[in-house]
Amino acid sequence: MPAAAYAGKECVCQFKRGICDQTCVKDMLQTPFYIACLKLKGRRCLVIGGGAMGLEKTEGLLACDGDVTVIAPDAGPELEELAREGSIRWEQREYAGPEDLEGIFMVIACTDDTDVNIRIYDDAERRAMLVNIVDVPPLCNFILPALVRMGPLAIAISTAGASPALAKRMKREIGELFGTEYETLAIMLNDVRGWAKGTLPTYQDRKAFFESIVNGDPDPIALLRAGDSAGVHALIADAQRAHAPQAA
Ligand SMILES: C[C@@]1(CC(=O)O)c2cc3[nH]c(cc4nc(cc5[nH]c(cc(n2)[C@H]1CCC(=O)O)[C@@](C)(CC(=O)O)[C@@H]5CCC(=O)O)C(CC(=O)O)=C4CCC(=O)O)c(CCC(=O)O)c3CC(=O)O
Ligand SMILES: NC(=O)C1=CN([C@@H]2O[C@H](COP(=O)(O)OP(=O)(O)OC[C@H]3O[C@@H](n4cnc5c(N)ncnc54)[C@H](O)[C@@H]3O)[C@@H](O)[C@H]2O)C=CC1
Repeated sequence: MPAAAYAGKECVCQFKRGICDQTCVKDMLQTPFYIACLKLKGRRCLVIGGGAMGLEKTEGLLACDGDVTVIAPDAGPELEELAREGSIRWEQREYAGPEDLEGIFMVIACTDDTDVNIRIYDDAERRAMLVNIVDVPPLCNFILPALVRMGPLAIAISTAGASPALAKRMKREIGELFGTEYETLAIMLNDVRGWAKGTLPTYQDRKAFFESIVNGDPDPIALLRAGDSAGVHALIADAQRAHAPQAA
């Protein structure tokens, strides 16, 4: 939806100006968000704005191997350092227009200029590309969840913008609930995926195999909590024996 659709409504939630009529707040809770995990490696990601938010978003994209360019007339020392060491490209100038979005997979804008943010959103929507204007829900076609990351595991918590503070609290509590034993088990199960795909003929066979380990007796999570990774290897080996097709 173009930003102009909101233009007459003057809502402080949308453009940080005018009188709030709560339109965007209602829109958010009526939006069913499609949750996905994006591969950023080798893809060009653009961050517009070089303040604290620009740095935070840049670091998040770099952590996922995004190929990051920052456009901003000025940037803080950390972003300058990332540019100097070659981790990002920094174009020291203002956002110019749609040409800046050519070949870009995703743009995250965090300038302190509302008119620029609106232009970026409209230009990006015209190209049907991913755009997030930090903290301005009606100028986002994707929003960022709070994240618990442990190796290959990622638990994302979204409140559809209802309460980022609550998402942060849940992140802390969920992080306490799921410790590193889940990460270790995920890696051990990944190690046996190749065997399962090469050996077990049907989806149902592979499903039964993996579920027999994950929900196994003894419980693999309890074993890992007790430091008994050999016990989990034994559980996996037993499952392999039990599920492998009998040799003719
Ligand atoms: C819609 C969304 C769009 C987007 O930016 O993607 C959005 C919008 C807004 N955020 C606002 C406020 C705050 N945001 C945070 C923090 C985070 N905000 C994040 C995401 C999102 N924020 C998206 C929805 C996510 C969802 O709920 O599903 C997190 C999860 C992820 C991230 O940013 O990477 C990150 C936590 C990361 C972590 O720690 O793990 C804090 C707390 C803090 O700063 O410590 C506060 C103050 C407390 C509060 O308000 O709850 C405001 C009001 C601004 C104002 O009042 O001026 C708006 C706009 C509005 O409400 O209109
Ligand atoms: N700093 C924070 O903790 C939070 C900030 N915000 C909001 O996010 C936005 C950004 O926050 P900060 O990074 O702290 O702001 P900031 O003021 O430190 O940085 C703004 C950046 O935008 C750049 N910029 C301005 N006009 C531009 C243009 N035409 N083209 C390209 N870049 C341009 C500036 O050079 C600067 O690097 C603000 O709207 C702020 O209200 C929201 C939540 C928290």
